[in-house]
Amino acid sequence: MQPAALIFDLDGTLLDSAPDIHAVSNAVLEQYGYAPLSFEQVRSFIGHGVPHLVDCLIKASGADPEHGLAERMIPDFNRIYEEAVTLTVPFPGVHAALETLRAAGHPLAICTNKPMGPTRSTLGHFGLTPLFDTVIGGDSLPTRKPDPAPLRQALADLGGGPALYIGDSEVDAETAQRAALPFVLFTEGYRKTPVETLPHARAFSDFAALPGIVAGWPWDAR
Ligand SMILES: O=C(O)COP(=O)(O)O
Ligand SMILES: [Mg+2]
Repeated sequence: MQPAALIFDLDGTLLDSAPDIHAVSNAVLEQYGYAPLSFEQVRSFIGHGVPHLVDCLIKASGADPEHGLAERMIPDFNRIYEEAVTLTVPFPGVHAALETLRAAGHPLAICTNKPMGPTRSTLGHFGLTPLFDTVIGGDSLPTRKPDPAPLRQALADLGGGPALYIGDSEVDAETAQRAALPFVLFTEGYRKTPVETLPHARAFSDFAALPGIVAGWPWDAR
């Protein structure tokens, strides 16, 4: 059988990037005269892309969202975000798992809500760029996840065929469902829902387990 295409989410799935996103958030808040927010607070805002995150920062700071503040903050956020790689680390075993899956013939892609600027810089920083055949970011299309269009575009770029989506969040589960792709949940990312209640076909907490899960696909219906 043709090896399934594997499409990965980025933040909270391949990369533990919340510390950088937290730092960027607080740098922008400081620039606008607002107090810093906690790591847990900012981490809970990750998953829907930058405009949503900035809206959450403004609300959590008690700022008046009526004043076009988000429109001014977003470009400043993106400028700092583009260089924000120093506090980010790949989750353990990511490199090895991706190499194994690629060697087994799986086309690999990324479908993330992170904008393409910081997506490119983090992938480059960790030497991950050559592993992926296509990358769709949060600003690649007019819509972002959970709209299924970005995931469908990633699969189309890979030439179609059978595919799995691998991600960490509620947004990813919904996106996979709407694109009618099986969803594999990485449990150590930034989800807020318990594993049992987040719809998924398979779950894993250690990237060493992923090649085995993929090799066993198609799984028995359950
Ligand atoms: O930028 C975000 O909010 C989240 O990015 P992700 O889609 O890679 O999890
Ligand atoms: Mg994610």
